[in-house]
Amino acid sequence: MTDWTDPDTFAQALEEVETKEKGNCFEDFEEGDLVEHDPGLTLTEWGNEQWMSQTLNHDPAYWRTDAADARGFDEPPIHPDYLTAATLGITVEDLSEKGGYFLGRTDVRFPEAPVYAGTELHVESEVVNCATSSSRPEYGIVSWRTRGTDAETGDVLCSYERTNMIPRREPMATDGSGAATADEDGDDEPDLPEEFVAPEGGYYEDFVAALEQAADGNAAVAYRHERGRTQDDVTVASLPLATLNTAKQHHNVDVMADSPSGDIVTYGDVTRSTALGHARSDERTWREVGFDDESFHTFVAVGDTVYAFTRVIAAEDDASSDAAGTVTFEHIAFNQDDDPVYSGTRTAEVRKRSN
Ligand SMILES: C/C(=C\C(=O)SCCNC(=O)CCNC(=O)[C@H](O)C(C)(C)COP(=O)(O)OP(=O)(O)OC[C@H]1O[C@@H](n2cnc3c(N)ncnc32)[C@H](O)[C@@H]1OP(=O)(O)O)C(=O)O
Repeated sequence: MTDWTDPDTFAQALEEVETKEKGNCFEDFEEGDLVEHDPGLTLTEWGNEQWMSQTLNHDPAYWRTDAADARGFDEPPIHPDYLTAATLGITVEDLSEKGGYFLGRTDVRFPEAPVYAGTELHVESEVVNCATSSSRPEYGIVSWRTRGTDAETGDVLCSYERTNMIPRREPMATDGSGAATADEDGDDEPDLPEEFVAPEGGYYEDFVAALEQAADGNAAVAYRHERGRTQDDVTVASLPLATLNTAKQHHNVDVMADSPSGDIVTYGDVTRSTALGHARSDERTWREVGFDDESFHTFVAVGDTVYAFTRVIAAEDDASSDAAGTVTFEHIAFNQDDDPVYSGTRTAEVRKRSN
């Protein structure tokens, strides 16, 4: 009788049997395809607090009832970063589990109304673009528009357009034209302003004053945040799994040893949320409005430390509440070697000192 657990027998059996595959390759996506993501997820207080605590997002309005009340919330709501990460996590099984990397995202939007624990999330995506990669023939580049809605009311809670590198079944022939480096382009001279201005505080008026000061000369409002967060098993594997993100990049060391990163890597939403947590710790955030032009530049792995750098782009007195003004930022997350790992623009309402 066959002993299936005999190591040689078992090794041969593994080689010969079919693998029941998970996820989709580039060839499986066609523009216009609609995907309803089955799992759904109930947004819980536990998930919210786990995400916020581990990414250093400690805004009291999300932790304390009195601070929530002062912001006009009925109770501490679900944090927009956790909502975004959950809206993306659920989609991974259908869209990117095959192994493509998360390259970027834009048009991330939230409604004005807060979202509370206990809300059931329903998520669906539409394929909006399928492109070949000229530099990486074994991958294609796919973009989806995703909407997370309240399963009960149908209200949209979070929406965005995201782009991933997705493995192809058959590599493409390319001319390699996408592989130019900065040196080859002859364009590696830094082009920075002469002076950097940092706002004195974290209120809307501080950002307005810093922008006015910078406008007087060749200057920019830009500064770094002191906090850093070294990546560990919790941030790399636990947080994405808590959003039902099944990307092997975050929890399968065995498979990832033979991949471009060579190891498991941090979920892009953890990297981004950590950097945003650092930035928010130096401002009086009132409400998140949206994010655009988000890019993930290089991998973050266990042992890497995520820091943050902020550039203030604009300030407008047009927020949804008189208590705040609108500020547009560029945030750059970087690692212990000062390499940028994430960048994106963020529009947020920031509390006014006078209110
Ligand atoms: C969720 C989730 C997974 C994750 O969260 S994975 C963790 C977050 N993502 C990362 O860590 C990836 C970080 N990025 C990199 O390490 C590099 O970008 C990468 C993936 C190694 C590729 O580097 P290359 O230097 O080879 O190439 P490029 O960066 O120039 O990009 C390759 C092609 O993609 C195009 N591209 C890049 N960004 C975007 C974008 N935002 N939108 C559209 N297209 C983009 C780029 O133009 C290149 O195109 P070519 O035609 O020239 O090949 C999950 O699984 O869902």
